[in-house]
Formats: sequence, C-alpha cells, structure tokens
Amino acid sequence: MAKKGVILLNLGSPDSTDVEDVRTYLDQFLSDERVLDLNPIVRKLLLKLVILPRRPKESAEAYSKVWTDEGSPLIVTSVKQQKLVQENTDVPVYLAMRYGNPSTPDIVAEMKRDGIDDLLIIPLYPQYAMSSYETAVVELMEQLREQGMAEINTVLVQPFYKDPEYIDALWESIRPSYEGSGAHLMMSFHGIPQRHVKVTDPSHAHCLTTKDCCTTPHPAHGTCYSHQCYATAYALMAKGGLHHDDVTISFQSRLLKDPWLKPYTDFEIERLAKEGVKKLKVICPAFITDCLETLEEIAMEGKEQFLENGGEDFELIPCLNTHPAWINWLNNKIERWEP
Ligand SMILES: C=CC1=C(C)c2cc3[nH]c(cc4nc(cc5[nH]c(cc1n2)c(C)c5CCC(=O)O)C(CCC(=O)O)=C4C)c(C)c3C=C
Ligand SMILES: [Fe+2]
Ligand SMILES: [Fe+2]
Repeated sequence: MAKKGVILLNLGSPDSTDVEDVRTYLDQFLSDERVLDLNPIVRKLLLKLVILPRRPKESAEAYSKVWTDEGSPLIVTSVKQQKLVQENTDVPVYLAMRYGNPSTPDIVAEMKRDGIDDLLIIPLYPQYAMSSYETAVVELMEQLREQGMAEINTVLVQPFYKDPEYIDALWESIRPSYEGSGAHLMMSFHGIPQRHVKVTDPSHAHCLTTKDCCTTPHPAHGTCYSHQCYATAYALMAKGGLHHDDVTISFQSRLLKDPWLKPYTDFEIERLAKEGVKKLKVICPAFITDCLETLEEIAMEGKEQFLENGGEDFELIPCLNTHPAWINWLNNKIERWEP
C-alpha cells in the first residue's frame, strides 16, 4: 500500500545569532538565482564585496532582538504548527526550510527512509513569488530527483491568497484586536523587486504595464505576486466590511537600490503619522508565521517611526501562527487530499 506524507515548506532562519551563522544563512539565501536574479558572476561579486562583509553583523543584531530561548521565532513557531497539525492526522507531517535548518535535503532523506510515495506539498506562502513559493518548490523537486524519489506522486497546494477559508481564518485571527478599536489598519506585505513581477508574467505584456493591471483580469495573475497581495487585501476588506479609507496596503523589507513594489511600508508609516493618524494596527499577510520581518522591522522599527512622527498607539497584530482556525485549514487540506 502507498505511504502518504505531507510536507510544510517555509523560508528558514540562521542557526543562531552568531555573525558567522547569519553569514552562512545570507550566503545561501542570496546566492539563490530566484532571489538575486543577476548574472551569476555579478551576483557572486555583489555578495562577496558588498553584502556579506557588512549585512551579517547588522542582521545578527536584528535577530538578537527577537531570538527566543528555543531559537528563531520562525522555526520555533513552524515546529509548533507541524506538531499541532500532526495531532489531528495519522499521515506523517514533515517540515522543511528553503535555507538553513531543518533543510530540504535532510527532510527529503528522512521521507525516503520512511518510504513515502504519495506526497502533499504545502508551501506556507499565501501568494506566489519566485523568491518564496517558487524557489521552495523547485528546491524540493530537485531534491526528490537527486535522492531517487522522482517517481513518487506529488500534489502541490497552489497559492491560496483568496481562498475563502484562508480569508476566514485570517479575519478570525485579526478581528479580536482590530474590531471596534477605531485604528487605521495597515496591511504590509513583504516586497519584491518590480522586475520580478515582470519576469514571472508569462505573457510579458500585462504585469506593471498599466496602473490598474492588478485589478484587470488576466491569466498572468496566476503568478503575479502584486495581484495576489491586492487580492488578499481586498478579500479581507470584503470579509471584515472594511472601507478603503481605513486601510493602507504597502510593501516592506526592500534590499538594494532597484525599485521594489510600492508604496513602501516605512514611507507609509511616516506619512500616516504625519497626516494625523494616532492609532495604527499592522498585519503582515504575506507571512503565515511571525519572523524577523514582523517582530523587528514592524513591531520595533515601525513602531518607533510611527511614534517619532506623531502617532500614539501602534500594534503589530500577530500572523496566523498556531491560531486554531489556521491549524484547521491545514488539517482540512490533508483530509480532503486525494492522491
Ligand atoms: C513572502 C515571503 C517572502 C518573499 C517574497 C521574500 C522576498 C525576498 N526577501 C529578500 C531578502 C531577505 N529576506 C529576509 C528575511 C525574510 N524574508 C522572508 C520572506 C520572504 N522574502 C521571511 C519570512 C524572512 C524572515 C526570516 C527569519 O529568519 O525570520 C532576509 C534576512 C534578514 C535580513 O538580513 O534582512 C533577507 C536578506 C529578497 C532579496 C527578496 C526578493 C527578491
Ligand atoms: Fe525576504
Ligand atoms: Fe499585476
């Protein structure tokens, strides 16, 4: 009889906050051609001469501010998710990271030892980006092939950015903090370079060609991160009965100088505070799990910036993390899976 397994995929963290561990992690992360999509020689030089001499120390300091006794928040919470999902199913549930540990190669080796031959793949990214969803899936597929598991049956969960049950779970997780608070709501998505949106447009003629491309129906939206972020935001607004004036949609965490998706979160936080918004709540719906980008960049840096510019009350609303509605969403995927 075929043996089933489920694998949850996420991005990963350094092994510790030591500068050397952070350097190893950033080297692996930024050597990925789907993250820094440059000529390989230029990428290597940029890493060696510009990024790796300085960034690991800065990032290690940032990680130190959010690190827990058990380790990186992203890994600790992901392991909790895995265990909770496992409590509700007999199918073995694996967890693999694209960078760092538990590594995708190690987990594929474990699945091979366990004799898995039907695999449900759940990338923990609601929206499609080549630097998140795509690279995680490509790495898994390559490892399955390299480790002699190319023949197993796989079912891949597609980006679920407007799946009604995901939107319900997201709203349920936000509602207690937001409803009745009178706060302005910022939906801050991880940014990507604008170039990436064009690269993943199979028509090469739609994405970012007009102002309203993301709301003009088009087959390119199947792989358009920008469209999918707006679709998540609009679906959530419809679910919660939120008015456009009460919501700001923005993009955070840019790296290097080329243009990323706009508006930028840090500019928007400053603008809102200067325009007199006193109470701001922020959600980060590109992430399922709280991580450096939410706990440090938003909850610490963002808060400081808001207060410095006249804001009075700032709150990061946590990601779905181990919310029962989210664990239920994952278990439903497994229950409904027909290999
Ligand atoms: C929606 C998911 C993510 C996308 C898309 C994404 C694109 C992207 N990221 C970088 C560079 C960095 N990101 C870093 C941290 C980080 N990124 C994501 C998710 C997405 N990234 C997560 C969950 C995290 C946090 C990891 C953790 O351990 O908590 C970092 C490392 C930290 C730092 O030095 O700032 C970098 C670098 C690029 C260049 C990119 C798209 C091209
Ligand atoms: Fe990132
Ligand atoms: Fe678009």
